[in-house]
Amino acid sequence: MGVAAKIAPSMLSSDFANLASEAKRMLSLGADWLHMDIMDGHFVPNLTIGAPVIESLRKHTTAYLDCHLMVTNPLDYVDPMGKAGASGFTFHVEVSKENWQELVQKIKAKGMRPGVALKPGTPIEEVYPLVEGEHPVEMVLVMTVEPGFGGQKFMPETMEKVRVLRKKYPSLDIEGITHIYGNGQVDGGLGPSTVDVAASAGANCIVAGSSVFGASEPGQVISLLRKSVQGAQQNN
Ligand SMILES: O=C(CO)[C@H](O)[C@H](O)COP(=O)(O)O
Ligand SMILES: [Fe+2]
Repeated sequence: MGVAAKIAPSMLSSDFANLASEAKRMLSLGADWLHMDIMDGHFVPNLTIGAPVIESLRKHTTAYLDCHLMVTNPLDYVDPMGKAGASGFTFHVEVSKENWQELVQKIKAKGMRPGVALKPGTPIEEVYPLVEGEHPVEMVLVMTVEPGFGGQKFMPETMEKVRVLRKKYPSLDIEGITHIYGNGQVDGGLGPSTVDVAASAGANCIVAGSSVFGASEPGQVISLLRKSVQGAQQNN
């Protein structure tokens, strides 16, 4: 058996005006985690939510809030996100080369689970010291799209990084973003769906925003994602 599958709908594609009910809907349909995309309008050319919204959502759910920080200064976010009730704090390696050790220790001290994300163009070797450090990160988010926006095309060339990582770290949580639907259409007939590609490469945490929220039956999508991860693990 592999590392437990975690299906994390990205709330970026939800109706932000009804975030609490959207979150409860996803959990009732079988989501394990809620993926929260924090963007600062600087590291990425888009602005979303921050600690105040996490704090508001936390009042409505005890669920694991898997926070992905697409920000230039993640250290500034550790205290506010910890107070707000974030569960996971995933920062980008591209902006944390100098201070990741301090960052990881502070994230843990605030009771959050540290993770590191890398953009499609960033070599996988850059996260090795963070996984092997004295205070290691507990998850690696391999970006399969350029950070900043939901609904982009999956980049299959990023899968080699997932494969290398899974081989090197058999029990690490590896997160990938996938789409099994494109523009509301089943992505079948053209070869294996992107979630199967990611799952067979070794991803066990699956983030999906537009494909879940854009589906007429989001619960079916969530269970398909889970089956894909579990099926790939059985074949390994
Ligand atoms: O980090 C992200 C974008 O920067 C999102 O989490 C991700 O793109 C999920 O949305 P979708 O499945 O629509 O791509
Ligand atoms: Fe994300």
